Amino acid sequence: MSTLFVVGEVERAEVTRALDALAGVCDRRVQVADLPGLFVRLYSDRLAGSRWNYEEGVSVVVHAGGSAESRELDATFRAFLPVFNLVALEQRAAAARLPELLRELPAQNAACRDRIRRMAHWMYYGGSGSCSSRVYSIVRQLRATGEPRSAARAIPSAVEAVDFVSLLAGATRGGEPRYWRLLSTWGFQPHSLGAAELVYCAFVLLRKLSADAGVGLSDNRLLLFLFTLEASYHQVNKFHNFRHAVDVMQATWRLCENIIDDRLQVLLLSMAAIGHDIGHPGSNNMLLTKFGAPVATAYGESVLENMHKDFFQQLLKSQWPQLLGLSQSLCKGESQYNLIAETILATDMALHAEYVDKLKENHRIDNLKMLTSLIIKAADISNVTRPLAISAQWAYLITLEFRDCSLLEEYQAKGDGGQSAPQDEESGHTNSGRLLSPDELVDKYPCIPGGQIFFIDTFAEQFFKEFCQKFPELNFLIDNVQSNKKFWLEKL
Ligand SMILES: Nc1ncnc2c1ncn2[C@@H]1O[C@@H]2COP(=O)(O)O[C@H]2[C@H]1O
Repeated sequence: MSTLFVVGEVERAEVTRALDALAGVCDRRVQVADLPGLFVRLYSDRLAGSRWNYEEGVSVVVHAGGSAESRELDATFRAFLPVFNLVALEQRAAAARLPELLRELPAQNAACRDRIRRMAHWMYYGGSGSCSSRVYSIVRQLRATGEPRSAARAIPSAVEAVDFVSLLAGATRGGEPRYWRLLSTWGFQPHSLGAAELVYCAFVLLRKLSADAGVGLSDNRLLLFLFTLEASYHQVNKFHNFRHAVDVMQATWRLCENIIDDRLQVLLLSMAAIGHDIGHPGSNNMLLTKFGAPVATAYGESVLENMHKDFFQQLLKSQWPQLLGLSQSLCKGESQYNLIAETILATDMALHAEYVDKLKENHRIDNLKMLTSLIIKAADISNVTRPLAISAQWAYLITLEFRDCSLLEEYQAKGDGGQSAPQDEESGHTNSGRLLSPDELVDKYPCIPGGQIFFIDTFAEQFFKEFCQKFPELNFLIDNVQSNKKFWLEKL
């Protein structure tokens, strides 16, 4: 879905004609008064969780400034709305650039609407040509991660002017007490929450944790950070999206409540959790390496986890440098280590067996690096320890994502751009918005039980058995895994 944004008035007739032609290759045309108004609209659309998410098409922002303003605006899009397909165009260049845009935008929009071609572009695009500025790719974000942003320019006035608290007005139904009730249970059910409510969940929790740790940000700056983080996850991913990030943050916090007292460590680990999959393309390290993705060449091993680490630290460096500094200088009677970076790297499942072996060792875990890594790992796969109705929703979504990985592998193997897959309407809800029950999800996807039993048998059951040996007050984790497994076995 692509939008032609026109910022401010258009005087010249030739520009009006060019914009009329450009509107013909976009799905809608939106007039905004100024740049703050543009960002309010972009954020509002994103929070609505509709198809206007700026990932399923290329949107063009036509403004009255010059080429320098276009460069500045593109840099602001890259820094604050990383996964958006947005490009700035000055009015005075519209007529001259029209032939190129009419030629290229329809194909780019078609690719963005096809979920497999879109994933392939994110992962494998090398970063040259017109796509590089208009369409999201991991390479583009890797480049932006390297760009120096002076602190003075860090928050452009058009973004600074946005009142983020008011943007969340629609999500504050029931107020903070409702959110503390949602967050304070292992039965945390994020599948019923929209993007705005997920942002508000993170806001309520992280504002409290950062205040307790004595490193708070103002409400608007904390929300700017969370809006930027949400715009750094692919909302179109089935499983590895901002909802998964908030879920892992909530699980991490609940586990910490039983294990860690230090308020700064709880904050840092909860932050690592919400940032641990930033930029995730919805696939896996094997597919990135197998088809030679530039990011695989850049990192070699733990490709995604290194990418998440670097993307998240770049965001912290530009919007919460104090917190990054505290993470990098954390040491507790042992060699200094960067808690956020090290725990994000620990989520690589290629390291899973090593952590299980560590848990089997018959001694207390008093090494902070090991303890925090085990907690975030437990949180990252905690969906199998949630009550069945919640666990089944996650099982359904990961099944859809695994299916897309298979389609992507076929698509890449064919090499000629092979059979693509248009946007699907898969949803874990009924048309009335009710969440499908575990039985209804299995009826829809009979392969779910087998996949859950494989994952529980191969990874989760042994990990949580050993984890609960170390922390008996968390025995409900292994109890839930085993009762969920019993359900899946009955459904085989
Ligand atoms: N319920 C589940 N069923 C199957 N695989 C899962 C499930 N939950 C997590 N995983 C896998 O565990 C992995 C943990 O790391 P990732 O998030 O990279 O990718 C996750 C999935 O591959």
